Amino acid sequence: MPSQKALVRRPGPRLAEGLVTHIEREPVDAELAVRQWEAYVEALRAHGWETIEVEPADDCPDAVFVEDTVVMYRNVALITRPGARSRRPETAGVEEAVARLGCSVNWVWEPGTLDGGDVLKIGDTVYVGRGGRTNAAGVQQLRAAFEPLGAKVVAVPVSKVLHLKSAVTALPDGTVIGHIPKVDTPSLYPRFLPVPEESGAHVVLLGGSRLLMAASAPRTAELLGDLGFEPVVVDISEFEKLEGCVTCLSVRLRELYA
Ligand SMILES: NC(=O)NCCC[C@H](N)C(=O)O
Repeated sequence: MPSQKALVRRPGPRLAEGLVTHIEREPVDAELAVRQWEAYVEALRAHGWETIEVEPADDCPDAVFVEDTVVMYRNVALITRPGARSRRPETAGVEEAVARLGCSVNWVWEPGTLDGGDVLKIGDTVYVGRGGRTNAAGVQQLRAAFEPLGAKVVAVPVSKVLHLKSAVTALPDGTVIGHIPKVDTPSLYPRFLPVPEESGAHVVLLGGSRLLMAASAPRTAELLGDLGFEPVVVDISEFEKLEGCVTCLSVRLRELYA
């Protein structure tokens, strides 16, 4: 029986100080953020995912964006070295959590930097965004960690958004979706479907045809619903003000030897 576990990390008291790079800073409502996070976690649970809370990292404003700190491939957890210095202390708690779950643990080392938000897996193809947070050494280390396990790592330039997965994610059938003005090179993907909203590019695959999506992308939800998918919509407005999206609030662990 495949594992259906997902790591999440509760937002801390300094959330509103989280980094913003490509958007204007807007005030974050910390209480609303906690309620939105709880609803997000509940949506994962309601669709069969056992959620595992990583120890909070209250000194790190961006710790809730747990996806950036670890990349899973099969049962191997590659602990990242985040491109933003302020985020590096976030990895210790995540390392402990994945080790406790029985993952084999590997690390990105200096001078490499890699954010999990830059890694999009579609089957055994692992796209990695080379952008503001992930450097060439990080890409090389990702290749070295996962290609011997059967992955094909494909490097993709990212210049218009924070992370590769801010620009594109993939549907259950492997079709890559993105909002064209934010995608550097759509022709890199074998099947690409344009979506009408920037945040419509972000889906978390919940299983079957169910897609976790942000409430800020109603036209994309309608488009994908019309293609036979089932959008499960959550409001994450407070995290979007910090350049977060639905993907970055969890890490799904699907191939653990439990
Ligand atoms: N994977 C993601 O999309 N992560 C979002 C990170 C947002 C955070 N404020 C940051 O700039 O690192």
